[in-house]
Amino acid sequence: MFWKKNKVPAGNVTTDQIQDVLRKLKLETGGPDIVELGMVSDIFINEGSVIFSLTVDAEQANAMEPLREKAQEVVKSLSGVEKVMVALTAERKPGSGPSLPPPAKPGVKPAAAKPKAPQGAAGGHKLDVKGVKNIVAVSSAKGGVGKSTTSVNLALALQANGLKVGILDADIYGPSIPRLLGIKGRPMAYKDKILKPMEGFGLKAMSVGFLVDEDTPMIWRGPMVVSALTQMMRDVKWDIDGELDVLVVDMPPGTGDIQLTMAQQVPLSGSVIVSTPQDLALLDARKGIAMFEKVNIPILGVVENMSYFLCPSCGERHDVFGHGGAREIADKIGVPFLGEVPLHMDIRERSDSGRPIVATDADNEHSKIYREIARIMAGELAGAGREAPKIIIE
Ligand SMILES: Nc1ncnc2c1ncn2[C@@H]1O[C@H](COP(=O)(O)OP(=O)(O)OP(=O)(O)O)[C@@H](O)[C@H]1O
Repeated sequence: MFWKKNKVPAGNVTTDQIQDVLRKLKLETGGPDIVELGMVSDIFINEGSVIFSLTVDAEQANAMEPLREKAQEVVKSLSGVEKVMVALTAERKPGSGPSLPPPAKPGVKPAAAKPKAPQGAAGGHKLDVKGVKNIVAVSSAKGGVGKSTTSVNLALALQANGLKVGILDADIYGPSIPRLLGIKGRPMAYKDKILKPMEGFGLKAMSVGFLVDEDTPMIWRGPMVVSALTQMMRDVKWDIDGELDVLVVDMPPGTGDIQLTMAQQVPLSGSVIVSTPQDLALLDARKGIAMFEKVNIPILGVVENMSYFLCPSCGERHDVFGHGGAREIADKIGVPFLGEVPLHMDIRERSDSGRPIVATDADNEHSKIYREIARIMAGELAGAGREAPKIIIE
């Protein structure tokens, strides 16, 4: 099953029929209808489910909510339509709207080193994520480097260090947090459009994987992905059991437009870059770092994952991938090196079976490594302990 742009009937509805009903909707100020105004994105139809977004001015997002609801309602009323998801997106057209925040100046200390980096330390117009003190993005420019495994274990390690923590799976194309935390089921409504977060090992969690079946491949265009992500951040009662100290965001891999838009729109306190020691991964990590620097987001540091191989039978350490690259890179560009996590079957098996190592084997040496990384991260966020790193732009 694919979400796809569909001109032929699927269920009993076509994009033309949907556009026709949307043509009845106009802005309060009058003028052309919303289709003519170019506000309606591509329409994706999958059997009886319809998904699309409306492009609005970021400042007007709240005022446009009734329009979003109306659009949802009129499409839902079409025969053959079972479910509708309409998202507001503030994707800016080139040349319009506010520009990027200026790049960090050489030698400028990142905001994470200031006392308590607040949400939105990077400045600019940001989404209002309620009930969360700090949002930390875990990124890797390349897939498969263990970003999700690292996100989950770091979130659990932050929690083990005494913080209230949530995790958001922003990896829309390949959501893995439900599986990694062994969480099944659908989120319940809290109030109106707000969802209760799911919970696993004490972490508050939200993922598109809770909303869509795991084996449904999703082909979502950029703006729709951004809308889905912003809704998952904004429309979730993250502080249902008290304010979160940290929301860890498992970012989608890549450094494309989606990543950049996320970096611009989400009030990130900082980012953690995950890299394997291989050269290619390091090249990608460098790209990732450059991107966060571009939008002025403080880099909390680099984690080298699958850094070395610990032989389970002889206990010996093997640097199978040419170890140490991430530390070198971190030193070179002047960002903190947070630590190295070995390639180990225990980490993989527990992760893949929904029993993350930090939660299920706290005394394990790998769990200690994650907790130590989390300690440094929390220190970065609180501005405690370490010398403020310098970001140097070449
Ligand atoms: N330190 C590690 N030791 C052993 N296996 C690991 C380690 N880190 C991750 N893995 C394994 O590597 C695989 C990929 O990990 P993960 O899904 O976390 O990567 P990812 O970067 O998030 O991938 P994607 O980009 O596909 O989402 C998984 O099977 C996971 O269990």
